[in-house]
Amino acid sequence: MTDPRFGAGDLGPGVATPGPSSFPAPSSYADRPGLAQNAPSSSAEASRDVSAVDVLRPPAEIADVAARVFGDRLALAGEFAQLLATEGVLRGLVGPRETPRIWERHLVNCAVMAELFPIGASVVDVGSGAGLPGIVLAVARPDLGITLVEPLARRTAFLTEVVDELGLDRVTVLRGRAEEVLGQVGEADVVTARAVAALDKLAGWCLPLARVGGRLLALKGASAEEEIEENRIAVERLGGGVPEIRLCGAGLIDPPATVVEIVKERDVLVGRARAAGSGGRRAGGATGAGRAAGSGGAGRSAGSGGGRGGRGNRRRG
Ligand SMILES: C[S@@+](CC[C@H](N)C(=O)[O-])C[C@H]1O[C@@H](n2cnc3c(N)ncnc32)[C@H](O)[C@@H]1O
Repeated sequence: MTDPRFGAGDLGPGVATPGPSSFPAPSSYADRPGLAQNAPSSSAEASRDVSAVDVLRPPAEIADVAARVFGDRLALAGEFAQLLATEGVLRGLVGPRETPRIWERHLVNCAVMAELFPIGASVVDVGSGAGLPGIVLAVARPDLGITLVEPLARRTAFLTEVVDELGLDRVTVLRGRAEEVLGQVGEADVVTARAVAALDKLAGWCLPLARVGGRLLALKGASAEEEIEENRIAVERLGGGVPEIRLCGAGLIDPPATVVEIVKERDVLVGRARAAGSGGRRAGGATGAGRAAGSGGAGRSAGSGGGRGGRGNRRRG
């Protein structure tokens, strides 16, 4: 289920400074057909001058932690924060009220998960929304090959632009539902999800995307323990082991991020996963990232980050 911490919107309402050059100016965005209905409902929100927002740097109270989790990729994380707070807000993927807490609630909260990933792991992020946790992980851990799986076109369009803008060459954006893309993402070492669905549903969607011995890492809230108890039997039937809680970022953030880890113990074909290979399509525009191999969102209910290399000076992800 959606984590109530993540608020309304794909991420919640926001703020912003001028976006990277590849993103349209706010005025041109507002004129685009098909997007207005997805913009924030309040006209005051919609017309807010996001160009006044600056979240390129983390707030002082979390600056040390952000520097620890992103290391030399901190500036890239700032560029992702800025994209969320500008284009993400304008496109209705992030609620404007999320802007002041983008770093703490979204970027850092997702980045601390990085400690759970083996070097070079293949990752599928299910229900990426505006890039949480997938883009954040790609920024914090450029060694990971990440596929972002997201069914909604306006979200995959945003993700594709972010991946291109930040030069995240090991990230692929795939439009489709998790249960429809089985034949297209290979067998991942790790499948991630944040604020996408309850544990039983997640296990049914995500475990088929992992190799046997691979893991589902679901970023959950305070009710994780309860959710595990309610869904333990369903998870076992779906081929998962006993769900375990991993607390990430202990000593850095309080409270630490709660991640439910489920090891895939055996293959069990469920529902539409039987129709392997149906449905999914590479997100349009095949950016450098879109073409890259890999396995690996912030809507009003959740959110996450990167940095920009710029077209002529792109950083590699
Ligand atoms: C509440 S949003 C969370 C987005 C992002 N993970 C975050 O934390 O900000 C849930 C996302 O899951 C996507 N979603 C819903 N059902 C899905 C499915 N079966 N497969 C893949 N994604 C799905 C939605 O389109 C939406 O972008």
